Amino acid sequence: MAERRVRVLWSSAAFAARLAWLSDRRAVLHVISVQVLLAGAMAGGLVVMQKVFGSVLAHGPAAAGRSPVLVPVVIALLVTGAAAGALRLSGTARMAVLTVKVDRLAARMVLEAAAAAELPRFEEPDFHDRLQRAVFAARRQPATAVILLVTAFQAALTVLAVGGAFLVMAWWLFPLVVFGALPAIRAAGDERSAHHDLHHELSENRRLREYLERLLTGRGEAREIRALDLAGVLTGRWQDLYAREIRDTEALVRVHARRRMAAQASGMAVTCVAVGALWWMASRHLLSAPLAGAAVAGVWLLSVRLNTFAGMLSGIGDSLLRLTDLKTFAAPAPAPGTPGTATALVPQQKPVRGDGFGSLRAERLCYTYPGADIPAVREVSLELGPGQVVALVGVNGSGKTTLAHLLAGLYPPDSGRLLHDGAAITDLTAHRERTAVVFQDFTRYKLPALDNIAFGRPHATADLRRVREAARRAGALDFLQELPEDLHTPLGKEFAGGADLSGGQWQRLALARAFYRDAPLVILDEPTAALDAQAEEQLFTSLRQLFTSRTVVLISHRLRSVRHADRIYVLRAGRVIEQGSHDALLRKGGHYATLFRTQASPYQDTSAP
Ligand SMILES: Nc1ncnc2c1ncn2[C@@H]1O[C@H](COP(=O)(O)OP(=O)(O)OP(=O)(O)O)[C@@H](O)[C@H]1O
Repeated sequence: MAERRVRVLWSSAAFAARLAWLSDRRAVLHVISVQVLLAGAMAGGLVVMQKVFGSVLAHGPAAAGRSPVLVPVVIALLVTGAAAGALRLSGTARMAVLTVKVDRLAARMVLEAAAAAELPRFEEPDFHDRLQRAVFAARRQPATAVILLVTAFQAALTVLAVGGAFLVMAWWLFPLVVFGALPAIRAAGDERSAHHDLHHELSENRRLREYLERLLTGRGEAREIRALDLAGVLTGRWQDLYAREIRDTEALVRVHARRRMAAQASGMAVTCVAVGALWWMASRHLLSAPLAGAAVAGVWLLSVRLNTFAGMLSGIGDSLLRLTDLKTFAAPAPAPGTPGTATALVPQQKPVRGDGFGSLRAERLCYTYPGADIPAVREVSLELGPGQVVALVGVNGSGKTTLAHLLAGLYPPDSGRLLHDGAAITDLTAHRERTAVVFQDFTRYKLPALDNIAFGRPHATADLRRVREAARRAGALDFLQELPEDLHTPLGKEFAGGADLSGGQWQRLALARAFYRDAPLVILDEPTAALDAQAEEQLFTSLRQLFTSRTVVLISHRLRSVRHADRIYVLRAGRVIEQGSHDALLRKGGHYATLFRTQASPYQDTSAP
């Protein structure tokens, strides 16, 4: 266990050094050169000083004062001191920039790893714990680790230097003093491990606390929290979570402070034994008085340095252990085929792109959310012909959105497969590239309107003419043109010159994004939930025209809207229980017919004489 920890620490130290090297190798070389030059200057200074003092002691102060070399030597020492000061400053300045760059690299690694994670990972609490710890580790930990490593290197050199001098005086004192410092080093190591374990245990607690902080400070939530007068309750919960964190930390710190005090006391006892031994040897003339005096000073210096070093090791260890969270999170995902990954989705063939979409067939798709007991989609088979509009309907929770996510290639099915023109789709990334999805709970990017639409094709330069055309087709152009800075207006009141839109206007923007993407397969999940009745009717009646030669999957609770679809699939409890055209399903008199009549009846009642 301890051996494993040591291995982890070394590998994290190497990781920190690599981060620094990758961030700015010139700065790293600069900092190392500064350290070496400073050490050289210090050693040179000591030698010169020793010679000057030797000369003073040998010839007396008066003769030394008349020496022609004294003034140049003193001037050289002063100049060396000033140069060392300037060097130290330049090293500190480079180090300050280096640490920012190291932080940036670490943060980028976390962001890239999070962005590369497949969607189902976001359903796992463990993934969020690891992500949160990696984010925490990326904030200042890598830079701190680099700074501490440099400082530890310096401290280790000092210990070695003092220890070396010490060996010449009385070699047997060296192992004695080191032995005395061992309990302190061990206690520091244990405290570091305990802190790291607690950090892991509190991950979920901290995530929940941070979520509450976002709720209490977010603009989007501010309205409802005030309407419900929820702030007190949420703040209370936040305080409870913080209280647990403080309580656990206090308990840990108390235990380990006691252990470290005991370790320091035992170290002090060993030092006293060493000093006592020196005094005894001097009194028995086994050691000369000046040597014994120097050895006592050495014992004191070495034990102080070792204790400081132990404290520092704890800090470095803590920082390095946290760095392992970043390292493991940012490590590349296991190779396809490794147990636990979706082997059915290994990229095997070149993606099929272009306007011609052909057919998409789903064969016996099954999907269970991570952590869920019951499948959300069971044995679903369906067929989308080129240019067709296909509707998915069913009551809440029947599996429509999950199925749409599978069709869009966002979730890998647990079993079953998707086929494009008869060939199994194995590269989901390529499949996603030819798919445009308007989600039920689409994202409102608090960025300029232009970005909100142009994000439909993130890898191409934004084409303003096409952006306007997409906005026009979604019925968004008029209100966007009225914004203070037209399409360049930031859509967030938190930003200078920002504006906000109504729910329906945001929805039109999400639709505009899908038009701009211009993908051959379009999936619309409740695309009109926030639109007024007239706009909704307009969208559905012109759907084919708006998405000419595109294959459209439409999810809607308003069955009137889907009646023009080429084929309607009716879902219940994750299964397709009926399918056919609107008229055929009505004639069948099954679940769809019941749902349709239930929705239509209020209108029929009001129109009744
Ligand atoms: N992220 C999730 N984790 C676990 N279970 C989920 C998750 N999302 C949905 N479910 C479950 O999967 C089932 C299907 O949900 P889905 O959202 O696909 O239904 P839906 O038909 O789209 O519902 P609605 O009409 O309300 O949008 C439901 O039982 C739901 O509780």
